[in-house]
Amino acid sequence: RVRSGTRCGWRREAGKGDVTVATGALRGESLRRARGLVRGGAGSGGERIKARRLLRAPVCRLRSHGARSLPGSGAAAEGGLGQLGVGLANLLRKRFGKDNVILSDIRKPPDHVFHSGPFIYSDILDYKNLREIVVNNRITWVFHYSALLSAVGEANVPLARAVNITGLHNILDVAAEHNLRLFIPSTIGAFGPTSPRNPTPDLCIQRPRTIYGVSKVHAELMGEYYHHRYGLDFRCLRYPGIISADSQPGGGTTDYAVQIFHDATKSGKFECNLKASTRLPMMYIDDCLRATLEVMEAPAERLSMRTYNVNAMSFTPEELAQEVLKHVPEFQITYHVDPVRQAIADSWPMNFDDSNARKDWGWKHDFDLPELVTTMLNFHGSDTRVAQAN
Ligand SMILES: NC(=O)c1ccc[n+]([C@@H]2O[C@H](COP(=O)([O-])OP(=O)(O)OC[C@H]3O[C@@H](n4cnc5c(N)ncnc54)[C@H](O)[C@@H]3O)[C@@H](O)[C@H]2O)c1
Ligand SMILES: C[C@@H](O)[C@H](N)C(=O)O
Repeated sequence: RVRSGTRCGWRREAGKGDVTVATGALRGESLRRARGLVRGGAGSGGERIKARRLLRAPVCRLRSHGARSLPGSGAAAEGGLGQLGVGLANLLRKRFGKDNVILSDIRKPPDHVFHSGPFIYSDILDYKNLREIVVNNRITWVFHYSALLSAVGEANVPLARAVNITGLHNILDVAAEHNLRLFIPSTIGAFGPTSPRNPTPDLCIQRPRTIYGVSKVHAELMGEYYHHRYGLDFRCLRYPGIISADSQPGGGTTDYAVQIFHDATKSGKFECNLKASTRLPMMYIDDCLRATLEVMEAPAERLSMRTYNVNAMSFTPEELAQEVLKHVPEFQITYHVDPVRQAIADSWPMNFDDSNARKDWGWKHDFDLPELVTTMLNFHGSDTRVAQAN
């Protein structure tokens, strides 16, 4: 008997011998048998699936040589053109093979991203399209990156609610229906002024005061609920502010810690929109992406929780500026505080307790403040020198 999934809730009801069309969710022999049954058993339906495949561009080829294979088929990073997604896709492609990882977003990709591996348009608010992508490409892992961040979220609450909450519901349902392993990033922003702030443990009061934070607490709780209720393989890390050299932040409270490096190398001056003493947890992007892959690859029995804090360092704008000064002696920082961002930062953790991640699946960061500053200035320094030479 062939049964196709409807929105979540069907999986527990399927009796023995039922076969679903979610072939990407099955493995090994069961996968081969199921595909045979779906195609044979469904008759012309199977032919329609084949025909649809032929009509679509082949966005996902399986198994490239020299790379490890994902169980089943491929991974998808959606919301992938932001600060973190392109770097994540690069890391996953190195590990699993270029064509086994699909990047998607609603924006047009720049040339170098478009030519670096499969890219498709996908709106997180279009549930049917998400399902089609998962089914047609036999997706087994999804990294759900689309979101409006803290500052832009406060500027457009209805859109943040739609993308961060309705979008989340869509991806949770598709993932549960098709038995996917689902990564959703949370954030230091999932805590609020009544949480312990120095340090902030994994389990404590979470009463954030931004739509971003509220949507992330909702994501943590819904993911954990789907894990208990439907067996969804949900994995979540609460990231600190992420600092990257070759990608721009998308409108968050921690963006100053990326912009300072551009400005220090271009003009030797930087105007900071947070107070000099505002302490926040931060992490270099390489550590963030490695943590993401490590928690996704961790055996389930090592995970005593499904949502973990991860941390690397914690600093204030003043401390960061002192470190920059060691490399750029003429550097000057001034302060012009943005009250919206300052209020958000004042409600967030100052230090993050990530001892559970370190104990359970061996999390360890590589970059502390001095290495971060050297790496960022080297990148921007060489960038500026190339621009000047040109
Ligand atoms: N960057 C950080 O410092 C940081 C820290 C903590 C958590 N996170 C989380 O990591 C994830 C990625 O963050 P980022 O910094 O890359 O974000 P970003 O704002 O840079 O990128 C988000 C992407 O989502 C896309 N998007 C928006 N609406 C969409 C829709 N309807 N459908 C599909 N895509 C849509 C945007 O086009 C954009 O490319 C987010 O969930 C964020 O909350 C980021
Ligand atoms: C911290 C994080 O979630 C994001 N960079 C923000 O500031 O909104």
